[in-house]
Amino acid sequence: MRNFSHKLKLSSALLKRLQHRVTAGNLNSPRCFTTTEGHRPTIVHKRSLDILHDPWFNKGTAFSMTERDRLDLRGLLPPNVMSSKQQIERFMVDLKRLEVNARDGPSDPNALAKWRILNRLHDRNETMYYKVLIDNIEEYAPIVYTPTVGLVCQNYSGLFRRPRGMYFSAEDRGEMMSMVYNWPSEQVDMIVVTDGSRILGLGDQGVQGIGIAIGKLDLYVAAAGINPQRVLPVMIDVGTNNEKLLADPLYLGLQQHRLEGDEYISVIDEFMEAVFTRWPHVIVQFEDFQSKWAFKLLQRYRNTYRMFNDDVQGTAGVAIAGLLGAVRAQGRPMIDFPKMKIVVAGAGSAGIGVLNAARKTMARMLGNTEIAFESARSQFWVVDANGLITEARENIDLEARPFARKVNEADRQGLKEGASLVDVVRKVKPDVLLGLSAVGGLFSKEVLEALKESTSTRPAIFPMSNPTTNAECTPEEAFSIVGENIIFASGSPFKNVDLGNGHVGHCNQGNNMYLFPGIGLGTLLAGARIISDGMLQAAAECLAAYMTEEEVLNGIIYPPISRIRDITKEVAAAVIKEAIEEDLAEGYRDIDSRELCRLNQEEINTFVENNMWSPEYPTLIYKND
Ligand SMILES: NC(=O)c1ccc[n+]([C@@H]2O[C@H](COP(=O)([O-])OP(=O)(O)OC[C@H]3O[C@@H](n4cnc5c(N)ncnc54)[C@H](O)[C@@H]3O)[C@@H](O)[C@H]2O)c1
Ligand SMILES: O=C(O)C[C@H](O)C(=O)O
Ligand SMILES: [Mg+2]
Repeated sequence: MRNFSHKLKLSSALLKRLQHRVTAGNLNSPRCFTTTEGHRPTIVHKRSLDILHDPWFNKGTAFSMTERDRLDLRGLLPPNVMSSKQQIERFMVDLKRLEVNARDGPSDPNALAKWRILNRLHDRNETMYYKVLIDNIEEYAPIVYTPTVGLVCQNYSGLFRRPRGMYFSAEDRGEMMSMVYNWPSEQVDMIVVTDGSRILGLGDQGVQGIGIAIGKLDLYVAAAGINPQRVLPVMIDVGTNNEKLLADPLYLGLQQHRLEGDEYISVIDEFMEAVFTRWPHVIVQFEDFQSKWAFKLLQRYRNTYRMFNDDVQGTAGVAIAGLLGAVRAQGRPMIDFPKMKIVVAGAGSAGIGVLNAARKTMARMLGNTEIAFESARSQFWVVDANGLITEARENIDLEARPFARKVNEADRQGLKEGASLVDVVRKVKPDVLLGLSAVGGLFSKEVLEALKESTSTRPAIFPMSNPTTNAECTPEEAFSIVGENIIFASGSPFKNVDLGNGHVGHCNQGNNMYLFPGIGLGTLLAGARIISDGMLQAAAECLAAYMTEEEVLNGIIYPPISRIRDITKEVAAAVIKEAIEEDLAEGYRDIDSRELCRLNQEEINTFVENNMWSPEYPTLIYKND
């Protein structure tokens, strides 16, 4: 075990506790630490083929000869014992074969084939799968996560080989409390749940949406170091309104229209009660629920359960960090944020989440008074499928209402209810154009031409919709039409643009992946009762402050994905600190709330780091039950 006492000068009592926790953690989470001398081995209750067929414990050709003897594996594997490095080399040769003729990047024509190969590894050897993913995160995040995960969801019924996670359907009403005990793990830290109703920008994918929950949890393991034995992807299948799936004889989900109203809510209530009964400390991330339910369910559960909605809250934090970065990139102080004019295209769960958070952030910077909150509203112009939202609109959504422009304000700007995006951009001349509309190409040539008249010295263009085909514009379009001096951030990954003359147009990835893993890990380790606005704000501020002045001035407002484990650690520490300050932290395992309160910043960082799982094979010991 690493001795960190010199560095941090921890009190000996606290050091003992932290070390004790590490050892205790090793008992319960067998693969937390490497198999170097002094680390406890993992006790398994199975042998022979049962071990080889268990992805949590399987090491394949890396089983040593003594382990092969201990676990009755002799003769069941080819004789040459491989190191884990050699194993990965062998695997990578196979995976790389696909790349010979492929264009790389997000539009990789072999993306689905690569996903298949990686998924098969996931099914047979989780340690090796996460090692490959962590060591090559830049290359394979776009395969296991956005954008390829969208394609996976669309084709899930055909791709399905082995189940992963749990399915609760409308047919299971009344049974969920007992069903949760079918899951083999005694401890679950993180659940990502979807009802498949709005998968990325691809609409209702029904049961096939489980792919997104699996992809998000892959990042929880890779970025936040949550032990893969303690994550659970969940699909709540209440039917689908996707007519193509309803008519497809090979579709794997319930072939009925979605439950609505109280019937729908009662299913989600039953699920929440069941999972929190079996795992009282679990955290539930709601993912890709259509807006009409996203907001309602968040309001319903957020003060009772440890849960958050990633599309509403995670996206908001990432967008705020990006917007503050855009202010800094103009060489202005962050405190100038309330002066930014922002046009948002899309008023769904993500758009409204961003608007609410941006308004609150501005109001806080202006003194946090009611007047500040009111005046911040006037910085936003919101356009949805029916054009500019004003108070003249009939049947305006409850959540969008606070952002509807007064009719006289719109008139003064020369705009009317329902005005087109291009007219709004032309008249408002915004500092920021942000897209969460799910409409690919919405930032057309005309719209981008109009943005050239922005009053900003460095306009920001954020086409945040996913996957790649749904991005409101490409970086090539943005840089070539609006000019070199812009800040660009997209939800899905794009390559930097060569602008000629040795200049590079930097493409940031503005995706909630930079926050949700840290929000989950921080909440877990703080043992926070709920996830407060303050904890989410702390996460966003941490991300906003992560980039250096120099990087930001070069147009780099988010870290590269290769640094995702590091930023996640910092976000988690910020979340823990805020939970402690708000008196929400109840502690984690044998570190109680009082001990947590005594940790200084460095000790919190160490605490986070020491509780992150890394993919190393443990020594396996067989014991009869
Ligand atoms: N980058 C990220 O981290 C991130 C996070 C969450 C969501 N998203 C993406 O944001 C998109 C929207 O997600 P959502 O949950 O808000 O969806 P949603 O269906 O709830 O909302 C979509 C909104 O876009 C509006 N819209 C449709 N056509 C439009 C048009 N032509 N012009 C302007 N607005 C139009 C709709 O009226 C609606 O208000 C999806 O593509 C999703 O993948 C990205
Ligand atoms: O899944 C992503 O890539 C981001 C976001 O949660 C989305 O729904 O698009
Ligand atoms: Mg999402």
